[in-house]
Amino acid sequence: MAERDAQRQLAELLEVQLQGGSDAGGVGKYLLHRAKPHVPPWLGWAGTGLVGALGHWQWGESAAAGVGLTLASVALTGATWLMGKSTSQQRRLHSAVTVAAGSAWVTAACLAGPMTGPVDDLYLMAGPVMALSWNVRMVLRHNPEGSAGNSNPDGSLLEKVGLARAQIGEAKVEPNRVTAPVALEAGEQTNDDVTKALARIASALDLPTSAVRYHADPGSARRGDLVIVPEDQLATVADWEGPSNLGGSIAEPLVIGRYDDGAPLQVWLPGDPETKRNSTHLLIAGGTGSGKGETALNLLSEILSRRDVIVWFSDPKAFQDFAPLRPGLDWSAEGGTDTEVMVESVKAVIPARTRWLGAHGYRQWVPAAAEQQNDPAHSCRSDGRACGCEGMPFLVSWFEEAANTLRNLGDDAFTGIAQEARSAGISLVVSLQRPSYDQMSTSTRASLPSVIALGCDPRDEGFSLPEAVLDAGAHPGAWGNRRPGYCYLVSPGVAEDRYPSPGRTLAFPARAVKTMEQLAAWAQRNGAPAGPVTAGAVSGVAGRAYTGRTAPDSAEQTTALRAIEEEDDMNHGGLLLDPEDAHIDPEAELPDPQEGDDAPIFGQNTGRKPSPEEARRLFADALVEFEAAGQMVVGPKDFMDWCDRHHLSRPWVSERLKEAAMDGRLEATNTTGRWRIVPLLAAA
Ligand SMILES: Nc1ncnc2c1ncn2[C@@H]1O[C@H](COP(=O)(O)OP(=O)(O)OP(=O)(O)O)[C@@H](O)[C@H]1O
Repeated sequence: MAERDAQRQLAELLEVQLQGGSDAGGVGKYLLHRAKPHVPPWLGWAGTGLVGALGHWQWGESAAAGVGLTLASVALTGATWLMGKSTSQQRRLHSAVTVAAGSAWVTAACLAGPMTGPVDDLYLMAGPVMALSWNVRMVLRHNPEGSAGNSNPDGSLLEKVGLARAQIGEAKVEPNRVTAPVALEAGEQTNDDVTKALARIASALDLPTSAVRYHADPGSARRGDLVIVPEDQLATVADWEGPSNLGGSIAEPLVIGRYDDGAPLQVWLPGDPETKRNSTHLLIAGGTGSGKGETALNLLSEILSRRDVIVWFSDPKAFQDFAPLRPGLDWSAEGGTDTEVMVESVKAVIPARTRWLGAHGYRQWVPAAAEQQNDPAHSCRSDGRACGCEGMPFLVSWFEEAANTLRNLGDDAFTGIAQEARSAGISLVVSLQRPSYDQMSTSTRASLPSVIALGCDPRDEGFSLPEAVLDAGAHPGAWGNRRPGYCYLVSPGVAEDRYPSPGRTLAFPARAVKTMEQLAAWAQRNGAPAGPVTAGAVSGVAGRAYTGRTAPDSAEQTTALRAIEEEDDMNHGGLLLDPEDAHIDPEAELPDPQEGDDAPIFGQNTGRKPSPEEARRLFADALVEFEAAGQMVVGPKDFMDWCDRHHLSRPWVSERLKEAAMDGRLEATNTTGRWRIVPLLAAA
C-alpha cells in the first residue's frame, strides 16, 4: 500500500507535468491529454496485426518457421511470467495472458494467414478486449479511492522488509501524509518487528528514515499505524514574525514552529485541570549548532508575550543570545553566585506559592489564580466573602547551559524541587550544551518530563528521547547539526502519536531583534508583576539580588517592589506574606558598614593578625558587605582575599561559616561549603 501510494504520488506529479504541457486550452487538447496514457495498448494491438500480416508474407509456406514461431511464442510467455516476479500477482498474470494471446495469434496469422477462418475475427474481437483490459487497469490505478484498498494483495513492500504476512488496512491520505493501519500475523509478529523494519521500509520507498514512523496501538501487540510523510516540507526555513498570541494566557499553547505536515509545533507549560495534565518541566537538548539558541528564543518570546507569567532566567553566557528580551524578564542572573541565589530562591518560593494556591482553593495553578481574587469560591477569608487578594502569576524558572548548576545542586535536591514546583505553578526550563548522561544524571533527567530534542550525536539519542519514541521512528541523531531547528517535541498536552513526528522551530533573522526589543518593552509595561507572595518570599532569600522587573517609566522602583508596597497598604486579614517575611521592608536601607566604629573591611590591610574578638566582628561585617553587594551565597573561596588581608586562614573562615549557620545568619545550601546569607532584617 505504501509503495503504491508513493507510486501514486509520482503519477500525480507526472500528471501535473503533463497538464503543464497541454495547457494551451481547448476541449480537443484536454481530451487528447486525458487519452494519451491509454493509447499504448491500442498501439500494441495495431502492431500485433501488422506483425501477423508481415509474418505471413515472409513465412506463410514454411513448416520450419511454424515450429520456430510456436517455440518463440511459448518462450516469450514464459519469460514474461518470470520477469513479472517482482510485480503483483495480478499484474504478472495479466501480462502473461496478454503476451500468450498476442504471440499465439501472431503464430496463427503467420502460418495460416491473417484473414483465414476465425483468425481475423479473433483479432477484431479479442484484441480490443485485451487493450481495454489494460485501460481499465490504468483507470483503477489512478483512482485515489481505488488505491486505498482493504488489504495487502501484493504484499511486495512488506515482503521486501520481512513482514510478508502483515495486512495493511484502508489508508488515510492527507496532503503529504499517509496513515495506514497495519495488522500483523497473530502469534507470529509483534509491533517491535515493524519498528525494527522502519529503516528498511524507508529504504524500499527511497525516503529518509525520519519520513517513516510507526505508532503502535497501546491496546494491541500486533496493531498500529504506519505513517509516511514523503516530502520534507521542513526544508524551507520559516522565519519568526512575532509572538503568536500577544496578551494571551500562559495556559494557551506556545507556538514555537511547525510539524512536517504544516501543523503548529506547540507546547503547554502549566497544567490543565480539565485534562488532568500537570504543569511540566522542559529540557531543551541539542548538540552544538543544532539550533538550541533559536529554539530557546522561540519559547522565551512566546512566554514573555503572555500576560500572566514571570520569568527568572539564568544564563552563564551573559545573555549573548537573549539580550533583546532581557528587559522583559522579572529576574536575570549571569551564572555563578547569582544563579546559586536564584536556585535558592526557587526553593524558597515553592512553599509560599503552594500555600497561597491552597488557601485560595486552587488544586493547581490556573489563569484565574493570576487575577485579583474576587470570587468567593477562591477566597482565603474564613467568612466566605471574596478576599480581593492580588493574583499570583505563573513562574518560569529557566536555566541555560545548566549542567554545572544542576550538578552542584545535587540530584536529590533537584528532583525534590522539580516535583514540588509542579504544584506551585512553576515550570523549570533547562537547556544543555551536550545532551548526554555525563552532563546530567539519570534521576535529574527523569524529573524533566518534557523535551525539545534537537539534532544530536547518534549516541545521545537515548538521553534526549524516551525509548518508545525512538522505536516509533524518531531519529535526532540523523540530523546532527546539519538541520538546525529540526526537533522532536515530547510533552504532556501534545498527542502521543505526534511525538515521533519531526518539527522545526522558527528562525530568527537579524531583523527580528527589533521585534524582540518591542516585545520586551511590551512585557515591561503589560506583563504581570511578581505579586506579593513570590516577591515577598524571594526577597527573604535573595535580598537585594532580586529586584523584580524594572518598569520602563521608573527605573528606580520595580514592579515587584511596588507590588509589595501596595500589598502593605491593604488589610486583608487573610494569607498574605510568609509570616517570617512579613516585616521585611525591601526599601529599607541596609546598615552601612562604613558608618560608626566599623572600619571598612574590604580593600584595607590591617597589617596584623586581629584578636579573636576583632576577627569575629570583621567576619560579621564581611557578611554584611556581601549582603549589601547582593551576593547572597558564599563559601570559603569568597573569603580568600579577605583572609590574606586580615591574616586569617580559610579553615578559620569555614568554622565561622558553620557557626553563623547555627546562629541563623547563614543557611546551608545543597552544595557542601556554600551557605546562603539570611538577610539581616529577616534574621533579626
Ligand atoms: N529553526 C531554524 N531554522 C533555520 N535555521 C536555524 C534555525 N535555528 C537555528 N538556525 C541556524 O542554525 C545555526 C545554529 O543555530 P544556534 O546558534 O541556535 O545553534 P545552537 O545549538 O545554539 O549552537 P551553539 O550550541 O553552538 O550555540 C544558526 O546559523 C541559526 O541561524
